[in-house]
Amino acid sequence: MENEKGESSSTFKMDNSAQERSLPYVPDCYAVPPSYEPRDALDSNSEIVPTIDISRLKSSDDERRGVIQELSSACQRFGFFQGKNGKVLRRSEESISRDNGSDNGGLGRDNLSSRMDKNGMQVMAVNCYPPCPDPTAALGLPPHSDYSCITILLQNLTGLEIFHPSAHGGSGRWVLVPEVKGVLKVHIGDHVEVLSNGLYKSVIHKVTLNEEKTRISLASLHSLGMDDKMSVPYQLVNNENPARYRESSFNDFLDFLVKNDISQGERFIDTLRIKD
Ligand SMILES: O=C(O)CCC(=O)C(=O)O
Ligand SMILES: [Fe+2]
Repeated sequence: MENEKGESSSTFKMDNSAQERSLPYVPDCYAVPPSYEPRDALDSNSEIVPTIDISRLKSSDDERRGVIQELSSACQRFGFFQGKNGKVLRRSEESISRDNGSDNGGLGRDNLSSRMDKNGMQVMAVNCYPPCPDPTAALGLPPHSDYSCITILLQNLTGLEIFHPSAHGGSGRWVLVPEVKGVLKVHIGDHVEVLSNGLYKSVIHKVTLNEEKTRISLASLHSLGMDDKMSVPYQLVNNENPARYRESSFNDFLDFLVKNDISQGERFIDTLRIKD
């Protein structure tokens, strides 16, 4: 995306970015399409964004079952939750896969934790969002879902918004994720949506900007190996429930990135859906 002045939102010459030049306005190339509606009325009520005390996974069986239920409900409704007590986040990853395979004797464990243990990948993204003279005109990141299995995120300031698809009678709305100290944000990615044959939703999220402060986020994306294909497990498929997604790997996602512009709203998961 380059405009007539040679300004581009995707390539930066050293010392030449809008921030480095301290521009008092937002160059056209950063302006968001109207469909992204950066001026949404936001609901920052923290009740709506589930915060789950994951340390309860180490408690009694009953307590554990309760937490797994809460995790499952959050993954189905939002594809997102905030986890209190990050030390045991690994257990929530296992719970997501165990719950997903609870009817078939360990399907989830085979399909996620052990495959990730063998040749899974972790990609760390450090995102820096400088202050923006007009936060209503631009976005830090356009709406997207993460291709990975799960993303674990820390932020220093609010700015992350998730799309809550069933709000407003099904038309959906954006929800600002409140900053709660010591809490990690967990996104369900495209590959867990595939693994659950659509039961868990990969969360669409975007990042808004701040007029005064620099926002920094650390995102840890966890996925299968480069060529390891994620497919709908055969145990979840029968005549009534056909597979809803084609198989794909991280490399397939990279191919998709080269050929598509995700800033225009293209989603990898949409290319995997099998139409009825
Ligand atoms: O900065 C954030 O809060 C989100 C970052 C993000 O969505 C990503 O790195 O994929
Ligand atoms: Fe993301």
